[in-house]
Amino acid sequence: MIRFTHVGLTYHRAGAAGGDAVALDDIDFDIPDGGFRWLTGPSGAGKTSLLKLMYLAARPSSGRIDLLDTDTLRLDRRGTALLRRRIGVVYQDFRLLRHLSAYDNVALPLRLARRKEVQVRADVTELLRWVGLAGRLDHRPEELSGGEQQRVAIARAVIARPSLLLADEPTGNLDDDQAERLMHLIRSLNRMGTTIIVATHNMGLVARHPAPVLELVDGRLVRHG
Ligand SMILES: Nc1ncnc2c1ncn2[C@@H]1O[C@H](COP(=O)(O)OP(=O)(O)OP(=O)(O)O)[C@@H](O)[C@H]1O
Repeated sequence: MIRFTHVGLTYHRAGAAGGDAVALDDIDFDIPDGGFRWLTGPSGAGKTSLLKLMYLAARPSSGRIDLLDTDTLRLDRRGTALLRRRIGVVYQDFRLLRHLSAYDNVALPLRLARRKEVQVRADVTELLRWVGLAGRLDHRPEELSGGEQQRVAIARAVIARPSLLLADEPTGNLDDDQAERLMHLIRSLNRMGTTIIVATHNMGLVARHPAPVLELVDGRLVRHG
């Protein structure tokens, strides 16, 4: 279960003109285990900020966040690191490791989980083939197109079968066909029990894959359902 209770997030901008920026205000919602939610809203509405709180990259300025049945405000560094391993993230800007190949980027979560190298090879090769990158295993990110990098980022986020998958505009660089393949992968993971939240501006995609919507406007949740 994911539960946000009266959550607020204010970015403090010391000395900046315009002062503090309230990114999220009094956010309240629950998502049951295995749920799927779209996260929508205009640019600047707070979608990335909400995802940041969920992958524990920021702490709320107020309120309480329970993730995977854990009160995140009580976590120490080790507890935070352990919880993070159960969360897969597709960042808007991919954040692939530049010096590693596509294969090694995707292998990373499995190696962190100390899986046997023979299993790593089988899983990574199969998933990269599935996302259409069988011929790109040895390429470093700078040798890949934007869409190819995005597919590597997605593969890295899902390879370890996370309990929670957070994706920020995961279809931004994909064509319609690739976007549908990605949704197929995401829905399969969801059927296997992963809770999933996908932030998107792509309302066509939302219409083709109906699911409850969390909609933010100016940092407030205006729709949940
Ligand atoms: N590090 C930061 N410091 C100060 N203000 C910030 C910071 N990050 C985001 N903001 C502000 O918080 C608000 C919400 O930003 P956020 O990135 O969460 O929006 P978004 O809905 O993800 O937008 P987009 O669809 O354009 O990615 C915006 O007004 C933004 O300017």
